[in-house]
Parts: sequence; C-alpha cells; structure tokens
Amino acid sequence: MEINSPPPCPNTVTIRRNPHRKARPPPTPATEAPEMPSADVAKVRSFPTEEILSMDIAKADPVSENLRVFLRIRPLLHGGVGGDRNSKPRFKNVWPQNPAKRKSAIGRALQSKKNKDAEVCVRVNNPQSVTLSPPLALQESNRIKTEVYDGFSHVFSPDSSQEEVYEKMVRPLVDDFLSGKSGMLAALGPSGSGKTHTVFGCPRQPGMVPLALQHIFKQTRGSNSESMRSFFISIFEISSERGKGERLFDLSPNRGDLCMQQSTLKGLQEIAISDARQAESIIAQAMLKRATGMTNANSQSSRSQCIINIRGVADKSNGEGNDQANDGVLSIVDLAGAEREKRTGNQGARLLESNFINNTSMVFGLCLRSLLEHQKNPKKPLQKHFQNSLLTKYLREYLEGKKRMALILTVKSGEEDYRDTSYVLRQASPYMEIKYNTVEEPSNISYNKRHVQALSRSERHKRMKVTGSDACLIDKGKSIEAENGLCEEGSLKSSEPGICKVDMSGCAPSKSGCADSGEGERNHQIMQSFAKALWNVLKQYKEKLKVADNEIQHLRESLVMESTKYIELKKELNDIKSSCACSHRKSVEVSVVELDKNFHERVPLQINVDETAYLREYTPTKDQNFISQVKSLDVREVSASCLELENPNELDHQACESLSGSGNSAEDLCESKCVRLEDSYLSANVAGFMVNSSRSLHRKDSCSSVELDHMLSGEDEESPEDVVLTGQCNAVDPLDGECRLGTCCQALQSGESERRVSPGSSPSQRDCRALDVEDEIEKPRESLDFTTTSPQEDLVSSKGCEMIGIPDSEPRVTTSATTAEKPKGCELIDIPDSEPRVTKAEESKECELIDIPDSEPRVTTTATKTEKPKRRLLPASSLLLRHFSTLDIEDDDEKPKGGKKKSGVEERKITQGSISLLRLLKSDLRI
Ligand SMILES: Nc1ncnc2c1ncn2[C@@H]1O[C@H](COP(=O)(O)OP(=O)(O)OP(=O)(O)O)[C@@H](O)[C@H]1O
Repeated sequence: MEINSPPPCPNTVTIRRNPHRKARPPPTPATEAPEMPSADVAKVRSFPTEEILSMDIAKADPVSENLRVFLRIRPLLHGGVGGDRNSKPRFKNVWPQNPAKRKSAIGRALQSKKNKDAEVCVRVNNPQSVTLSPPLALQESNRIKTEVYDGFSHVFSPDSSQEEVYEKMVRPLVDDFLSGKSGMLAALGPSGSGKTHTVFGCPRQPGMVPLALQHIFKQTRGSNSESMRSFFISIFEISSERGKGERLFDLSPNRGDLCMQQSTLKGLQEIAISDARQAESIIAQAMLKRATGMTNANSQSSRSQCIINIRGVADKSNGEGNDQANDGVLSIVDLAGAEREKRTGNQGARLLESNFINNTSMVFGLCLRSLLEHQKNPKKPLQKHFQNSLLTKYLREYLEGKKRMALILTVKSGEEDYRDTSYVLRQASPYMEIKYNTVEEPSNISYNKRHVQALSRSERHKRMKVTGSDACLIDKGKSIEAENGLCEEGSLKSSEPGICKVDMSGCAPSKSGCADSGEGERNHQIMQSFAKALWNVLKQYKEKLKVADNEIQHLRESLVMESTKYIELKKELNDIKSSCACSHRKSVEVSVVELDKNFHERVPLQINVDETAYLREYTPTKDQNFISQVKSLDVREVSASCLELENPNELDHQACESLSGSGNSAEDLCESKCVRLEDSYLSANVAGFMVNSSRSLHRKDSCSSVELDHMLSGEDEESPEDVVLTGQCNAVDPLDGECRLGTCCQALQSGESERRVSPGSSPSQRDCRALDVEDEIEKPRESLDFTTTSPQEDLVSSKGCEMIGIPDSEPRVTTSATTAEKPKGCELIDIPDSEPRVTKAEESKECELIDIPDSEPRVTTTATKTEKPKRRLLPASSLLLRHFSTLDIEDDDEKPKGGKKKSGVEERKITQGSISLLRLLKSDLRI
C-alpha cells in the first residue's frame, strides 16, 4: 500500500517550541492602536468640569463696610465719686492781689495741668488712633509696654463735645434711619467712663438720643408733607433679678415687666412721638425708672442695660402707608459698664448686679468675636453666644452681622483707669475688622418680621387674633404696644401715630409687604446655600472625574498593549500554521548521531516490518537530557548482524510514531502490517546525529532500538555539519549521509521507500501497544505502526507532525509542530498473523531484554537515567545496515550479540545504487 506523501521540504525547518518571550512593547498612543475604539472615545465629550468651575458666578454687590468703632475718652474729673473733677481751678480773685502770689498761683495751676497730663494713660495720636501708656509702676513691675490702638472710626478726645460726637458718630446713623435703614449704636466701656453721659447726656449737654430726636424731627419738619413719617419710641431695660436671672422692664410710663420669647419682646410699648420735646420727656421719665446705684466708680452707676428704639413709619395718610421700605428702627443701647470688684467695692446685691453686668458685657463681646472669626474663616460656625443673655438675644440680628451697628467705646484716661481702659481697647479693637458684606436691606424688613402684637389696655385683647384685613384699632392716639415677636408670624402696620394694627396671627404673610421682603431674603439665602452646596458638589465631581480620567488612560494603555500582544500571537499562530502546512511537504532534518564505533555488541533486534513501513526505530533515553548530552555519537562500526530487519528498506524510528498527522489512525496501522522489532539492537553507521528539538523522545518500549551509549562516546566527534543539537534530542535517524532529528518527526520519507507513520502520538493511538513490523519486506512502502510506551515518557511526538520524508540520499525526519505529546495509552500494535502481537507488557519485557550492558555503546544519557535507551534505526539506516550484512560488510569488532533471528529478507534484492552506496559506506567504515 502506497502512501502519497507530500514532497519533501527542501529546507530544514526548525521550529522553536517555546519561542522567546518578547519584551512587552512600550505603550503606544491610543491612536496607534488599530483596534482601539479611540475614535469613539474621543468623540465623547468629557464633562465640562473646567468650564463650569471657571465660570464666573455673578456676585452680589455687597456694601462692604467695617463695623464702625468710635472711642471717646472721658476727661479727668476732680472731686468725689463721679464728680466733675474736670473743672478748672478757680483762683481767688482777691483785691488787691499780690503780683508775686498771683504768678505763683498761675505757675502752680500750670504745673498741676502738667501733672494731670502726666497722669493720663490714653493719649490721642490722631482721629483714628490712641496710645495707651501704662503707669510707671506697672511698666516697671509688670514690664507692660505702651500700646497703640489704631483703626477707630474716630477718636473723641476728652475735650470733645456732645455735638461733635453726634455729628461724627450718630448723625450718619440717623440719616440712614431717616432713609429707612435700621441701625444701632451701642456704648461700651467700664463703669463711670461716660456711656450714659454720651447716650443721654445732661440738660446742659444733651446726649446722642436727644440730639438724634432733635435731628429727626428737625428733618421731618423741614421736609415736604409727602415724606411725612410717624415715629415711635420705646425704651426698656434688662437688669438682674436679684442675681438669679434677668429682668425685662418697660421703662415707658405706666409699663411693667416684659417677656421675651426667643428674640421677641412681648408687651413692649411703643410711644408715638411727634416732636423731640415729647420724646425727651418720655426718655426723662424712663431714666427715672432705670435702675441705678452708687458705686465707688460712679455715684450714679447704671445697673441695667438700657435700649431705646426709635421707629419711623411712613405716613399712611399720604398714600405711603404701604411703603414699608421707608420704615426703620434706630436703636441706642446704653450698656452697664463692666466693673471690677476692687474698684467698685460692691458687695451683696450690688455684687450680683456686677456679675450680671459683667456677664452681659462678656456675652456681648463673645458674640462680636464669634462674628469676626466666622467672617475670617467661614468654615468656623457662628457660635450662638447670643443665647446666653437677653440683651444679645434681642440684638441677635445686629450681633450676627445682619444689621449695621456702631460701637462707641468710652474709656477713662486716668492712670488708675489703665486696666479698665486697656481691657476695653484690647477686647473691642478687633471688632473694627467686622465687615458687613450683605446687601443692606431696608431696616424695616427685619423689624417687621417680628411679630408685633399690640396690646390693648385690657388683657382680654392680648390674645385676640386679628387678620390683616380685620386689623383693629386698639388704642388710638395714646400708646402703641408693639411686641417684637416672631418675625415670620406677623407684622405691625401703623399708618398713623398711635394707631396700631395688630396682626397677631401672622397667618397672612402674603398680604404684607414685609412678608414678601422676608420671603425674598429667605429665597436669597436659600439660593446662596444652594449655590455653595452645588459648588462643593462640583468640586467633588471634578476630583472624581480626574480619577476616572486616569483610570481610562490606564485602561487605554492596557488595551493597546493587549492588542499588540494579540497581533504578535496572531502572527505566531500564522507562522505555526504555515509551518504545519509546510511540514507536510518538508522533511525535517534530523540529527545525525554517530554511533560509537565500539558499539560491538548488539542486542539482536528483530523487526517485523510492515509492508508499508520503513521504520527504523529509534529509542532515545527517557531522559530528556539525553540528546543534549549526546551531541554526537559516532557509531563507527555497527554490526549489521545485530540488526535483523525484515525489511531492509525501512527504518523504524519511534520518534516518528508521534508524527501521526497524516491522519492514519491507529486502527489503520493495526490493520496494516507492522514491523515488529524484536529484541535486538539496530546498529547503524551514521554520519551524524542531529538534534533539533527541545525535548527528548523516549523509546523505552521500542521493540527494536539502537541503544547508544554515550559512555562509549569517547570517540564521539561532533561534526558541525552532521550534528545539530538544540536542546533535547527527539529522534535519531541514522542514514547513509546525514541523519537529523526533528522535534516532531512525523514521517520518514525516502526515495526508495516511504514510511507512513501512524498517528501513534495522537490520542487515537492509545490502544496501540506494540510495534509490529511485517515480514513483508518486499513492498517498497510499508506502514509502520509503533507505539510508545511507558507512561513515564516525556515526549513522543507532536500532534501535528505527520510524516517524515526520507529522501534517497538524505533521509530526514520532518518536524512540523512545536508541541510533542506522548501518546498515552498506546497499546496496540498491529501484529501480523504470523507474529505474535506485542503488547505493552511484552514491550516492557522486551525492553528489559533490550537492556544493554554498560559496556555496550549507548546513546548518551544523563546520569539520572540508568535504563538504556533504545533506538530504532530509521528505515534507511536499517536498509543500509541490512545491506551491510548482505554484503558482508562487517567490522571485526562488531559482533552481534547472541543469536539473532534472521528473516528471509536477506534474499531481498538490492538495487545497484544501494550496492554502490553501501560500498562507499563500507569503505568509510573501514577507514
Ligand atoms: N465727656 C464727659 N464730660 C464731662 N463729664 C462726663 C463725661 N463723661 C462722663 N462724665 C461724667 O462722669 C460721670 C459718670 O459718667 P456716666 O455715668 O455716664 O458713666 P457710665 O459709663 O454711664 O457709668 P455706668 O456704667 O456706671 O453707668 C457722670 O457724672 C458724668 O457727668
């Protein structure tokens, strides 16, 4: 049976089973990746975070103005406690005067003045700054240095008059008030420093309140009738209630205690004022009711915080009654001066009052300080210190910076007042940094937010709920009791002096303009908060987007790398495919092993050659290092007698059993006549042994093999042209000229005879157990079915390898695949009828029988392998060897071992070319 084998490959193909791993190429730009959907990605426009964040948010146009802080220095007073010690010394006007005495008196007065100047601790540097100098005693003892306080809105010297203070400090507030803006003036300072004097004054020196009232009504009278407004005044105090609490008391005539709910005063009476005189009268009456006391610091010291409210309401009769924008409140606060116990000498109830006063002053200062810190660092929340006193509760909106206010610090300039003055300046001077960034709103807005409840004379009307449309006239022309209450709930509409419209329920905020304004303010705040929150969210998203961009970039790089790797693998696959395809046509050069010339003794090898098989079995050692160690084995003398080949034209090469890609199944091979290699060694005189594989082939189970003992390879000569060793040898094909070993030898192809190797290495050949070589050697082509063997074999052949073509001159073993695979479970080898089938068990036995003594030449193995490798000569070699035996080409040193079973193949005809070739080989061997 002839098998059409593909034409031999002219060139030797060496396939690297494990190609070198190429270094991972550097990441290339995404644009270079052919399979990258970078174009699509690029089309997706990223979220315009930068654009959003770079957008300029329209900012409101706030009226940025610092808190105005004034400083007034009280002149030095002479006399007793609280007395006016500032009066000029009176010189006796004695007639006739002694000129000498008169001069001395003037000199003493001047000297006294100089001494007074030396006694002051506060000196005015300029209208905005002062210098605080500690007394000499303190400078020496405590090393206190002189301090300069600058930045005041104005510093009033001790010589400054009330009018001057008013013009520079209060008049702007009054002007704002008249324009509808609310404002507050608070006087702070130690006890006896002139707060009350500044605020209320005296009949000869009226204070800020009288001057403001005069100014207000003067302006009102001078204006036209359309701008007529109504003004109301209310005055109350917050005092200590026996040291246990705070007390609200309405200082208006015939009024009593007040109560406060949250920031709302209930029961406060507003008195409509028509002129300054009337107002001054009311104030005078209120001052009589104010709690005062005598202390060491002040003979008439205020013991309560006094608040005066002047509210201007647009005249409704002029058609402007609904114009709430022109309403405003001017509040002037006279705080009780902070006291030091040592100076005041207070005891008992007075001491409790001092504690209350000091506590209120401290809370007031804390509120302002918190506001300042909050403005400096918005992350710092605004502390709710205002809850700690009624005064700060009432003035909450001012202390939170929602309304404008001004502070007047009053200090005493005496040396003994240094500590008090220093404390005030140190505490209050930072307040100058407080800014009002919010847009100033009409003062009436906040004011009207309060729930104003008009109180009738009788209590039965207190809780009467009146809607806006059912506003009632409670007390016409007499008194107005307005309760500064819940801003959201109601509003007071006073269109006429003395007329109070009560909207207690406040349930109709939409009906009042103040409600609309309040709603606008609330909306504004809500929008501000929303904008801030949105801004923060955008920032967070920006950070997230940055992280996501980085990840995307990383993924792109990874994708490019993977795609590159994929391309490489694809190329390799194509190469492999092409190589596989080529393997059908090419013959692989197998390594040539020169068998040791001392390979004298041979185990008789009986090979039953199938009709189509040209098998020459080659059995390398199991050790994969076998071939690597055996670079060249020169088998100089091979006893042809040791090999009995029934078919001299065929070589059994077990390595070729793996070359089963031809599609021949094991069954086919089993059906065919096989070559059975008996226990004999096939000696071959080969020129070289070429190893071209990274793995070794083990042919332990070979029935016939050539066992090369590398120990005898002392004469091994590595021929560069004959031996090619690239790792681990897989197959040996001793041929006339050159034998080469391929990794995945599949088939041997010869010009005279072709051997079709059954797919012994394929899984389909698992049942093959033995290799049978039929006796029918007459057929030029015979199939050879052989198996490998022991499961311990590392390698038999590759799957894809199918055929080894052995040309006439250069039999080769073709390798076509990189992966060699051991045909596991190959058990069956077709056994000819005449010959018993060799089973696996038999194989092992035979292998044992094949075991060659140490003295015998072997294929070089590693030290770890004690078993002798078995070789199956390739068909060409066996043919040659047979020819040797036929032609009596024997070497004297080479004698077959034992009796060998010779078959009738000796009678085989020998071609003329073979004879000539054998003669040449014979001559070489003898050489
Ligand atoms: N600028 C001034 N010119 C003349 N006398 C003044 C001046 N300031 C204060 N006085 C006088 O000083 C005394 C104490 O002043 P005043 O009562 O106003 O102090 P105070 O700060 O209100 O004290 P307290 O906090 O205890 O009420 C008063 O008799 C007042 O007439």
